[in-house]
Amino acid sequence: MEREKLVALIRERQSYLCVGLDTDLYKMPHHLRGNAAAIFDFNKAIIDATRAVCVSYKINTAFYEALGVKGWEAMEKTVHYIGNEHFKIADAKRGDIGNTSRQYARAFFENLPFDAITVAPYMGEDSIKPFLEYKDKWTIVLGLTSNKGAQDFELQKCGNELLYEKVIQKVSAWGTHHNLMFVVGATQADEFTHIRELIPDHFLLVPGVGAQGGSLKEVSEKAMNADCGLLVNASRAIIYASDGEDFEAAAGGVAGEYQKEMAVYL
Ligand SMILES: O=C(O)c1cc(=O)[nH]c(=O)n1[C@@H]1O[C@H](COP(=O)(O)O)[C@@H](O)[C@H]1O
Repeated sequence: MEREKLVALIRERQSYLCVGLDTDLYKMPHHLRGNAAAIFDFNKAIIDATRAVCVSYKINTAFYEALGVKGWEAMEKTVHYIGNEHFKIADAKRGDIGNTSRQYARAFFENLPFDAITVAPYMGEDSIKPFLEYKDKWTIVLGLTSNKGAQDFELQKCGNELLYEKVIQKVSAWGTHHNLMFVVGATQADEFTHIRELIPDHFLLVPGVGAQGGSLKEVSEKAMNADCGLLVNASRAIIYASDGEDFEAAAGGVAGEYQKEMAVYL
């Protein structure tokens, strides 16, 4: 998907919500729980309930890979079901020597119709380049993550700067704001203003609102740019809003609340 189309979808739906399909066999509603065959049905219901109020879906591949072939099949069906009017992210956190990254890129961009993939930057330029070679596809590089472990490397000093700052500056020279995004956790609100100084134009994928406690208001006020420049993800807070038979309506309700708040900031 081109940047122009993504921005147009955000304007049209007044939303920069990304619904995270972290579908866990043991957290699904009681009547579906433990049934791998029900994963697609669950996702389909969530997508139907949230389509109108979000612009993106993020499929965290771990939840599907954990189930072997059945999980992978459910992921395939899900990404096709989403269609072309939403920005489809494979949250796979890949990255390897160039020759291997090329295969990951084929898996998610050719074999499957994802618009974007999350990638870890640790192995450097040749590990990221193969993803950037695809037209209208996006590479979403981990910048400053939402978890406690961000302290271990990302927030450590590296010369005169923090490691995550070095990563963002260096990686941003390998692509453009038309094919590169960065992950910045909503729990890292103190750093948002500074990150916008480093990369004013890039889109940021921001997980960490909802279950991890990050503030949509703070993220939006500090990090929105002229094109919005944000995709804010919530997974558990939306898809497990209810564990009863009303899960679909409950998910739609929570996603709708996020959208209403986003419309105010846009
Ligand atoms: O790359 C990610 O999406 C990601 C990066 C990060 O720093 N923190 C983070 O939580 N995530 C992912 O974002 C989602 C957050 O899920 P919830 O906490 O349930 O909303 C999960 O799929 C995480 O794997």
